[in-house]
Amino acid sequence: MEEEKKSEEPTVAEVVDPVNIENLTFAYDMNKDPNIVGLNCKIEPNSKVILVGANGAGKSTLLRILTGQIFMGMSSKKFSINGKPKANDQYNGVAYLGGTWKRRRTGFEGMCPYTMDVAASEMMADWQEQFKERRDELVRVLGVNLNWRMLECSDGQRKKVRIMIKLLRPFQLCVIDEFAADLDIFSRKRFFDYLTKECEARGASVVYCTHIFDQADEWASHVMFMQLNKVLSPVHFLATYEPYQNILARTGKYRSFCPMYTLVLEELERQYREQSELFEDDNKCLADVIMDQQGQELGGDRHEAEEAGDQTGWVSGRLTRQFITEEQVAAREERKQKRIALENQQSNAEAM
Ligand SMILES: Nc1ncnc2c1ncn2[C@@H]1O[C@H](COP(=O)(O)OP(=O)(O)OP(=O)(O)O)[C@@H](O)[C@H]1O
Repeated sequence: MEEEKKSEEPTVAEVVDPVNIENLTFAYDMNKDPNIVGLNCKIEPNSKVILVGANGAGKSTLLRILTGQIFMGMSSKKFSINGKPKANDQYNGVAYLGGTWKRRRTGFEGMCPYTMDVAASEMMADWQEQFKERRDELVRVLGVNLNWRMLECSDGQRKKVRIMIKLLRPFQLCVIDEFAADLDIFSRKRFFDYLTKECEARGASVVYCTHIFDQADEWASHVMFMQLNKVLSPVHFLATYEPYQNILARTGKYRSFCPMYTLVLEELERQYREQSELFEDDNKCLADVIMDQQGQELGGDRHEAEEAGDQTGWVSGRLTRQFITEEQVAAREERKQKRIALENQQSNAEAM
């Protein structure tokens, strides 16, 4: 058993580039403009890559492609994830820490497996048994209590259990889409140190998409930008990336206390300025356009909700609205009956 477990873990010398993609174009809707254009992305073993970009630029879309959540509507000259032409979460060394699983509707309409009344130790129990050593390490790193009832967990505690389950199998490519935001900073630091150790041990790599940079300067080795024009930047090696090195070199009142934050902010300012002509027609600034769009959204799962139409009969918040509406109708009817009774009483009194 031990032998088998060990043979699953490649040695650093054996590992291929976790990501090697050339000229990939993707559109959610073939009749509309592509959401990703001519993407080239090569990530080498033992890379810790921060993926950044403006809202709606296409970061999550890219991460879903890397992990096989999206597999249609794309064309490419080369597509290799851990050496294979197809990707999937929990297959061939891919681990996806992202939101799609949560959003997907299940047999338990509106219920997610991570909110059921079971103990953390009972989630994917066979995997926990099979990778007991890794499980115990993740328990220590993240501060998980295996007796937690999932039903009673806080958001952060639930995230910790989900991370623990998803990393039970040794990964070669771990893709994190804004997943660590709920972790307190102590746990987050321990989690990122753990990822560093995992990368070094097996030549694994991590792609981490975030808008929060508290760990970034200490942890990351590379940065890549999904740009507003839907083109991915090169994967920049931070140790030699000039704009980043320039920020590190600033002193006095120009000194940056969080260089990655400054780098991303300045890059986004540049991109928004370059794209500003797109918004001149109706004289709206970009923020207005984004707010308008978000105001019409049903939240993160809006596209899935639209596609599902009304067939699931469940959309976040609908049940609550339905109850409220039903209560309001009942209250209105009660008031109407009272008024009619009062009017009848008055007209009877007048007639007497
Ligand atoms: N399932 C979908 N169907 C159609 N369009 C989608 C779908 N998911 C995302 N999009 C669109 O693709 C574009 C990129 O979205 P994506 O979620 O990848 O952006 P993002 O860079 O992760 O943004 P954020 O920082 O806000 O999370 C957006 O215009 C979005 O509306």
